[in-house]
This record gives sequence, structure tokens and C-alpha cells, in this order.
Amino acid sequence: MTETTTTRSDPPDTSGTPLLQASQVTMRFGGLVAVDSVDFDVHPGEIMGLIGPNGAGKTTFFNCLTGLYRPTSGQVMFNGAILPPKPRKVVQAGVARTFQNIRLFANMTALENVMVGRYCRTSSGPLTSILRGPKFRREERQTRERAEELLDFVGLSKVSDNLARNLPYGDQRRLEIARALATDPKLLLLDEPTAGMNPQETRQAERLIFKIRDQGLAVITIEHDMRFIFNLCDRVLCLVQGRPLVLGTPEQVQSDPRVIEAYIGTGAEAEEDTAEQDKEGPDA
Ligand SMILES: Nc1ncnc2c1ncn2[C@@H]1O[C@H](COP(=O)(O)OP(=O)(O)OP(=O)(O)O)[C@@H](O)[C@H]1O
Repeated sequence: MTETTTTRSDPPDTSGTPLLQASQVTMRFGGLVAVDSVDFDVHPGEIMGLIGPNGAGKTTFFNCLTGLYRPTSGQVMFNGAILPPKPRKVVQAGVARTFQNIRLFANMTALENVMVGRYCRTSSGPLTSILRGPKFRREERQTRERAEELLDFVGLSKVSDNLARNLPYGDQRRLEIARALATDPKLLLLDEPTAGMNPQETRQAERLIFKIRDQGLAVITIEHDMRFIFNLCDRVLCLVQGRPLVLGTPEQVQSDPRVIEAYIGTGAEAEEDTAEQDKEGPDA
């Protein structure tokens, strides 16, 4: 196994064909353009960050990259082929994701949750499964072994038999990542992986993502915690009102006055909204 690097490494080689390439991706909801002509790419071993104020279109863009939405226009290529428009096929192609709100099977154990992720790679048909034939039993054993390895990888071996709903919040987030990894992805998308975490859990999440990168996976992450994003990512794209504002290294993005303005501007608007609500009273 490769030695784990727990810091940003030298930038990965981006001279080859990107693993994922989004070209002019646009997503409209009626009259609202949630994502507007976005170009974006990610290479194997690269960690990309997606930032932007609330409502900038980050999750909608993620949904376009994972087959949940078919873009209104534009194209997403993954591993040399057009991304299939169905989430299940996207997973089989090698793209896995986690969601902003945790979506575990609450009444299943940690181990069972990870095993579920693995089933997209098994091939036993309904009959073999019902009869519990040799092929089924072999696949079931391999699935369990791989799930145990992944729980160990994310640091959850000790709680493998605990129900997901009884795990602390940070562990539930790591479990979601283990389940996503069980699908054998080449690209992992994380939607606000540290939301609600304390600083210690956030640092743990950072280390885990570096470990995943060190296995050769590409990672794209949405996050509002700028320290996390700028520590972690090789490149960062800032979206504002669905449009790409800046794409560059963390150093370039964090010092770009347009990015600072986009965030401060949103803060000022939020204050205006609060002042307006105060004038109208709580029942308005
Ligand atoms: N299914 C939908 N139907 C209609 N409008 C939508 C839909 N999904 C998102 N939107 C709108 O698209 C815009 C972008 O939303 P999106 O959730 O992608 O932003 P975001 O950057 O992820 O925000 P946040 O940081 O708050 O999660 C918003 O104006 C939102 O209201």
C-alpha cells in the first residue's frame, strides 16, 4: 500500500486526459438558471474544491455530475465516455458521492451499510441469492471482507456492529464515505463532508480525504469551511449565481478580490434581509 501523505502534495500531473470533464454545463429550473455554462475538469489523484455563497449552484452542479440531473445543455465526459444519465450507471462507471444530509440506513449496522454499497459490484442473480448457492456465498464473503477493510480504512472497525443511528455525527459522515468507497470509485464527490463537525472531526476528515487521494482517486468536495478547502484542495472553483467566477489554486482563489466580494456581498444582503424582517416583525 502507498505511504499516506497527510498534507497537500505536489500538484498532480494534469497534462493527460482528465478523468472527468464538464463542458458548458447548464441546468435550468423553469426560468431559473441554477448552473450556467460551467467548464470544469478533474484528473486522477487531484482534489478539487467547489465553493460559492448559498444558492450558487454547487449541489445542482454535483447532481449534474452524478446523473441525478440531466443537464439542460452541455456535456459531462467521464473516463473517456459521456456520463450515463442514470445514477446507478454512473456509480457502475466509477463515480460515487455523499450527500449534504446524511443518508445512511439508520437501523442497519455500520458493516451492513458498507456492504450495501458493495452490491453494485456483485453479480449473483435473484435465483442464486434465494437459493444461497455457492456463487452467492462466495460473493457475500468477499463483500463482507471488503466492507471490513473499508471500515478499518476510515477508522470505524471498532463500531462495525453498532447501528448507524447510534454513531456520533462525525462517525456517520465517515461511514457514508466508506459506503461510497465500497462501490470502487475512481472519483468521489463529497457534498459538505464536514458540515456540523467539530474542529477535531474536521481535521480527521481532512486526513481521511488525503488518504483517499493517496489511493489514486480523484475527489471533488463542496464545503463552506474555507480553511478546510484551502488546506486540502489542489484547485478550487468558485461559483456565483451558477456562473464560474474563479478557478485556480487555493492561493489564487483566496486572494482574488472577486471571491472576497462575492462572500462579503452575500453577508451584506443577509444583513439587509434580517433588517427587513426586523422591520416587518416575527410574524411577517
Ligand atoms: N429542484 C429544484 N427546482 C428548482 N430550483 C432549484 C432546484 N434545486 C435547486 N434549485 C435552485 O437552484 C439554485 C442553486 O441551488 P443549489 O442548491 O444548487 O445551491 P448551492 O450552492 O448548493 O447552495 P447551498 O450552499 O445553500 O447548499 C437555488 O436558487 C435553488 O433554489
